[in-house]
Amino acid sequence: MASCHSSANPGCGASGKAELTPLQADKIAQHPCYSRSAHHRYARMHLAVAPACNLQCHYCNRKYDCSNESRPGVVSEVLSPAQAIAKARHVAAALPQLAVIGIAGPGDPLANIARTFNTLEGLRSALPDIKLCLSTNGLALPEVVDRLADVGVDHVTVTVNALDADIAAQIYPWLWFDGERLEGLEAAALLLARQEEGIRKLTARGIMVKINSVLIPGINDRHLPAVSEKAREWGAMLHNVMPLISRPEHGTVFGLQGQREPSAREVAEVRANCGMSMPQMAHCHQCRADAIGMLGEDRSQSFPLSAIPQTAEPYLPVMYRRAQIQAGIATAGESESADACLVAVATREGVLIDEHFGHVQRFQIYSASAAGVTLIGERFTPPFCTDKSECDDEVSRHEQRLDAVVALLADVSAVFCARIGLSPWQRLEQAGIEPCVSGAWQSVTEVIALWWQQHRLVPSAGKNRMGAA
Ligand SMILES: C[S@@+](CC[C@H](N)C(=O)[O-])C[C@H]1O[C@@H](n2cnc3c(N)ncnc32)[C@H](O)[C@@H]1O
Ligand code: SF4
Ligand code: SF4
Repeated sequence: MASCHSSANPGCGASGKAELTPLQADKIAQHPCYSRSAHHRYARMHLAVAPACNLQCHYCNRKYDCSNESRPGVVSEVLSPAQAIAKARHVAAALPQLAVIGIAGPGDPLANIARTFNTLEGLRSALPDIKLCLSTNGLALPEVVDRLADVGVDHVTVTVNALDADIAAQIYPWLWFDGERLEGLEAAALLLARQEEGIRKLTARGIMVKINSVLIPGINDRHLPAVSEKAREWGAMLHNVMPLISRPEHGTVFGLQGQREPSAREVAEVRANCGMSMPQMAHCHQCRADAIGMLGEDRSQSFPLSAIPQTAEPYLPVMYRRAQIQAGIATAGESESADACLVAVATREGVLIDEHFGHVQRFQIYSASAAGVTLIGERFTPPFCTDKSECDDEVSRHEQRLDAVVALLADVSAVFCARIGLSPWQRLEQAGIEPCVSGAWQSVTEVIALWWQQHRLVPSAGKNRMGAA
């Protein structure tokens, strides 16, 4: 079988899945860990809201913190969900390249369910255009997959160090499950079964899965190609073989026992073997659980909690500006930018215009210009009011949502959807946004390209040619 030893094209077919949809391809293209080329263009941020863990790995000691050190599980301050959301808004405004926010510790996000979901839900409504990501050992995964999908988490990393309970028992001495402490082979077998169940459920819901494996010489080094093969069968997209970090001063069991770290050559060899089955990530920087910035840089020390303003600045203008930069509108020369604009599309997979305006949960944002039609990202819409018992006044809640959706789309020139009601149609028109249904069930990019050709000849059409007023 041909090798797929590169993260440049995780959708090369080695995952055994069907071709990627345009939306999946875009999610990969904008995630610095999933796409090697994205890591020079897009930044990520980890929010350290999850201090507890439901198991113990022999290579982890979360108590050891050094602000000068970049290592998984290390943080300078653990945040409450409210602090995390405020910090994320602040960083998103300061860092236009920010594309992804993840929760990766310092413990396990799913051993801190309330803190993790409060943070994810707050982020989802505060930052509609940012991708959400999570990293877990998988023990508590099966029960929360639907919740993760519903809150809009598109990327989940699961650490799978073994498939075989004998090997796993050498890495995990104990775990807590259903209020009980389990040890040895029993604990190991349970963890492995729940990892598989969780990963299968994630991929069935369309969530992209990356597998992390810590390469531990003499324990799982020969076994990791089998992990890669299984992960591919489960529908995972990418395998990240990480070298064990094991020093006595970190106070881990492996560090104190003198378990050695792998050499660069050993890591390369294992990745090459794993690469026979699955695309490999070779640009992981084993970031801290509060890392901020492009991969390879850490700006977390520039954003201490004490520097976060008490009152958050409005986010929508920040988002509009980010979309313009992304689309090349804000940075392009005058002559190029004069014809460029943003449009929103209601589409399920990015192929056809096939969603009703009122059913959309995420709008896809495209730029249209002489250079072509390009997907630049997506925006989550505020939820509909569905539960009448919670609504004192259903009509006014509907109006509020419509106001919020129009504000979310204020920088676009047109909205393409399969159908739309009269009242949203009128509200969009009042806001200078053109509702378009004539391209329903047709190709997204062809319809936008045709629309752009027609509209560029009518200079007065559309109020927001150049983005937000
Ligand atoms: C800090 S953990 C947080 C997420 C979750 N608790 C987990 O273990 O997947 C993030 C990643 O760092 C890895 N990691 C932790 N300590 C490590 C070490 N000493 N050497 C290499 N990788 C390590 C974990 O295995 C995991 O893949
Ligand atoms: S599961 Fe993650 S946080 Fe928990 S002990 Fe292992 S590496 Fe540390
Ligand atoms: S630890 Fe690796 S996978 Fe996680 S954000 Fe950093 S580079 Fe990406």
